[in-house]
Amino acid sequence: MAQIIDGKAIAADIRREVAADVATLSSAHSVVPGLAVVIVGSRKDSQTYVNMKRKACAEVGIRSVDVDLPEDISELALVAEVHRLNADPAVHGILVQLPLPKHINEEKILSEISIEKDVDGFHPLNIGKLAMKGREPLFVPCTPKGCMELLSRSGVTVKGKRAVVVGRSNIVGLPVSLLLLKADATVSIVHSRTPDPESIVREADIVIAAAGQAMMVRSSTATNSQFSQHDAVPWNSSPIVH
Ligand SMILES: Nc1nc2c(c(=O)[nH]1)N[C@@H](CN(C=O)c1ccc(C(=O)N[C@@H](CCC(=O)O)C(=O)O)cc1)CN2
Repeated sequence: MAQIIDGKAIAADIRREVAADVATLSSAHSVVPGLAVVIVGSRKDSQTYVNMKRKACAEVGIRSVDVDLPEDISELALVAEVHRLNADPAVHGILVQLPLPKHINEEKILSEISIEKDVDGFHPLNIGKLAMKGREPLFVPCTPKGCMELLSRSGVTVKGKRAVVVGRSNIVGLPVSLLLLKADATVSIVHSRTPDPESIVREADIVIAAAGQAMMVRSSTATNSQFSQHDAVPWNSSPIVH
């Protein structure tokens, strides 16, 4: 029997736990955690995600430090902003919403964030530690971490399982593959250049769908040449299939 993972209920549990931790920090140590959420430009999708993050902070008692910067900010000025936040003792975490405008080197900006404040886990040192055996990053990217939480809080043992990740993005596919590997799964990554992805997905105990493209993996009855809307599997409509 398939079990549908109730992500909303698990998210509500986690938010309650975080709120309790934040309250303890504030009462016992007089520290209110501060998260700087930086957005450059006015992309509608990025604004939506950033607003959700700021709202989530408010709900659990984290002080959100809102940094809204213009689309045409120079790379130098953005680096200076990151340095200012690195040095601010009231800011404990820094999150720069991606993607950045084309004229800004994303890798440069992410590597300027202090690794102790790199709550997205995108700094090359944190990603590097995630990729290495016996090393632990200070932070891991949130969507991959969320996938692992969904599995563990649903009672799914990862150790020894065959896990297939669909997608290899820096934000989800790659880091979730590394987390699964750290948790002792046997991991395969299916991507846009993988021939016959269905045959690999079919063998999986755990599938994490993290591709930006719908219908990348199709049902057993469809082949690439005989693809029809009805027998397509919309893998990116549900983040985890167990
Ligand atoms: N600094 C960051 N920038 C970006 C991140 C990030 O983690 N840190 N991720 C994305 C945008 N994003 C959050 O910011 C984000 C986008 C989409 C999802 C997601 O889970 N989408 C689901 C659908 C969920 C739903 O409909 O409720 C899906 O695609 O299946 C999570 C996070 C880029 N920028």
